[in-house]
Amino acid sequence: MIEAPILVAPTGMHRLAHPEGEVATARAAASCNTIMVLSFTSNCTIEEVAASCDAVRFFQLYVYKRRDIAAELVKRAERHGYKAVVVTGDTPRLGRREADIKNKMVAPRLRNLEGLLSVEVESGGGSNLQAFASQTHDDSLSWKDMAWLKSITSLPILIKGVLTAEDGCGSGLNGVIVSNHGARQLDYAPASLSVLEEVAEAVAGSVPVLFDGGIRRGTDVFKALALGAKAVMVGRPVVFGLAAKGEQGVRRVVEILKDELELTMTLAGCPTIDAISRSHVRTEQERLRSFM
Ligand SMILES: Cc1cc2nc3c(=O)[nH]c(=O)nc-3n(C[C@H](O)[C@H](O)[C@H](O)COP(=O)(O)O)c2cc1C
Ligand SMILES: CCCCCCCCCCC(=O)C(=O)O
Repeated sequence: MIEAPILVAPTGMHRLAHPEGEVATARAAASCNTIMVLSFTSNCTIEEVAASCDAVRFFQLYVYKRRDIAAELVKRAERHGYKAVVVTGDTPRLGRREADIKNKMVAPRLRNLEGLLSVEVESGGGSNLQAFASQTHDDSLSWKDMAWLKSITSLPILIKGVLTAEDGCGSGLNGVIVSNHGARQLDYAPASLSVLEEVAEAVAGSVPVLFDGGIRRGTDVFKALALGAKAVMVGRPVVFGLAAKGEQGVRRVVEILKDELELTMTLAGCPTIDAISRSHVRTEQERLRSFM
């Protein structure tokens, strides 16, 4: 049981933010008694993160054209005590990251993949991240592949990147994560908060619905829970905390969110998480309707 419904979202390459990388993030998550979702594109390995501290961890998966690689990493995560697989469904190709291309982004090595495929990438004068993703990610990924994923693991599977009611209730998996990938994939994809309620209604409690995107304050956590999320995940603020002060910085980010959530609950008259209800928030549409 985690202390607050606030998880660490999978974000790639933590050594870009701090030399200790994902190990520092994992230790912070463990000391805050929360769950870290380790990115497939981590700089520290699945094993290093598992050995760094005692905590519940999930493993995020990108499905590669080379299914043997995806399967191998899932098996390693399973062997090292990760408790669930989060399959990211919104990145069959990487969105066009113009800043990365312009800046000729050079991503550090993905050490999980050493010995499985060449991690040296020719960027063609642009971003090596973009080049690597287009060589490796399976752009034909679809729902039928979830049967394959189920066949290779006994861990619960959550699908990340759901933005419609249809996808939410059609997944047949163990959990749904409403997310637009931090608006990094497709311009004009809806804000994840704007679709949370319709997805949660469609799922109707059959599996947990998690949420990410723009959680910056405890009030944001509260709003997401009121609109149907069981828990939220936090992406950028964790990376900012890591860059600022390593493990301690990540811990501080999670603590601030927890404290703010607690204050929000108290002021909204909610003694428990379960007491947070739909009637605690008013959407912009509802506000406008109230004038009519
Ligand atoms: C720098 C960065 C790296 C990310 N890497 C991954 C990744 O490896 N796998 C993944 O599923 N999502 C990735 N995401 C998306 C996050 O999991 C999450 O959906 C998003 O950041 C949530 O929004 P927030 O940053 O506003 O909290 C990344 C996001 C950022 C900002
Ligand atoms: C040269 C190795 C880098 C390969 C990275 C491939 C894609 C990473 C995508 C991470 C992500 O989801 C995000 O940045 O968003």
